[in-house]
Amino acid sequence: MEKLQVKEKEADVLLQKNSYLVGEVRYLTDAVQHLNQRAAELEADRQQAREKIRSLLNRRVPAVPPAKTVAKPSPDPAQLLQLGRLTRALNVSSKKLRATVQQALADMRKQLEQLKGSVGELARVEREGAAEVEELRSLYRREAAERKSLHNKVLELQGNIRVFCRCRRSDRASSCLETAGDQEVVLVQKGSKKKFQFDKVFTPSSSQEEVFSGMLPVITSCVDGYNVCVLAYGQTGSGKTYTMMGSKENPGVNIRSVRELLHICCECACFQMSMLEIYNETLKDLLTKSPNASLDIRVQGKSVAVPGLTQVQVQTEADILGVMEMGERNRKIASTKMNTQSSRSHLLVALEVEISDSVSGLTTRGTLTLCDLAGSERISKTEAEGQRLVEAAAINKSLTALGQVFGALKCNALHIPFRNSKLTHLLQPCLSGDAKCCVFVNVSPDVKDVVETLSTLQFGSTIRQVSLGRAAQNIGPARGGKTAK
Ligand SMILES: Nc1ncnc2c1ncn2[C@@H]1O[C@H](COP(=O)(O)OP(=O)(O)OP(=O)(O)O)[C@@H](O)[C@H]1O
Repeated sequence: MEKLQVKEKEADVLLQKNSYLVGEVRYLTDAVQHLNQRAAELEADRQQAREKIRSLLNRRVPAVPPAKTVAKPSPDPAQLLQLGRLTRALNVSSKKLRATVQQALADMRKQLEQLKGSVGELARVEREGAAEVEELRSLYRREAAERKSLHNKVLELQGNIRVFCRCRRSDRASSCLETAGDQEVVLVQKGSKKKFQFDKVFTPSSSQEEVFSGMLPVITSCVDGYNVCVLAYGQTGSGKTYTMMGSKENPGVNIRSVRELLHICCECACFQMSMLEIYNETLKDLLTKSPNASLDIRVQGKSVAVPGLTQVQVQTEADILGVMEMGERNRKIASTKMNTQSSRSHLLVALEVEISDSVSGLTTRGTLTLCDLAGSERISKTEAEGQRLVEAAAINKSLTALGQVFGALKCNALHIPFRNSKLTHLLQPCLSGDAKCCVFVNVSPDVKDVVETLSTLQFGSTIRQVSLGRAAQNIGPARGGKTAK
């Protein structure tokens, strides 16, 4: 890239030189024209002077026939002498002028020849520079493709679904969880211990930064044109929203992912954002001015779409944060007995990233889907009733459907029941081999939550045994640009 930039700078300098020389040629051509004109004027002056001299000399010849006896006054000899001197001086200066003009013309011809040579040399250097730039471009294309392919291979080896366990912080002294290494968590229930393995286990003391670093390579995949999905699953109050959204001072996965994407993409990317919630099995657009209008899912080939869903073009972190804040405000939050800021709906934030690489001429399109699931909860424990009970039933139904999908994926079943709920239907493209997925299972260490913690850990273990197919990269020609290989 550096070499390419240096060559492009050199090409700019040569172009500037070229245009300067073209100006010079134009200036000299004008000067030659001017001198020619001046020479013609002088020639005309000379002719005029000659005419004058001739007429003066003629005056010396008697105009009247000699028959007349009247004596004519003879011309003044001093005047004649002066006239002769003037004629000679005029002849000398005319010769000098002609010689000067001829010399100037010869000099200019020489300069023109030199300029023509320089222009030819410049054109040759430019041709060579362009060939070198093209060679560097193809080298860059090959290297970028190799990097993407290696990065993807590493992720495939790690598994296209990665499951992280995050244990929430707690003030209570007793805990039902023990950690053994950074990939194992042990659940202690009535004296017996059960071990669960994950790609990474984050303890209560793990920072937001550490949690995000685990999924950083997957975010890079989004820039490479893959569909990436991040899910947070767990009982209500276990820290899903904290993990995904975090606080202003200590942001979570959502904000950090967006920051990372903006950092990697610089100015060459175009971002489209949408936000929806699934509340009581209905889809709600969170970025529309009429948030109560419900939406439908439509199947389009291998992907699913939500016609009418608001897509906002965003370019900076401030834009994205503004859109997220607007969506969060519209989200249904109601207080339950277990968590005073409980999310009663599943939240899906989708960020479509389109990157046009000016060097390779290719465009990649990836989607990052960030999903904060509503909390799994036991209705008897939360003492939900009325509207809260309806919500809890809908949440549990869709989470059960999610579990069934993972169960079927784990067994490589022929039929995967994606359409059993709106949530799984929407997540189908993220879970059917077209994407890379990160799942956070959030657990509470409190002894009173041991049943839910066990169920969440079992859910996470099931997901960990799922291996998605080979992820498909969405790469294509730039709009109006070159064709991808
Ligand atoms: N790792 C953590 N460190 C500090 N505080 C945390 C952590 N995890 C969760 N919390 C706090 O615990 C409370 C509940 O967390 P959060 O709202 O994220 O739970 P949730 O799983 O999203 O719940 P629900 O499903 O009901 O929305 C919040 O006040 C949050 O700030």
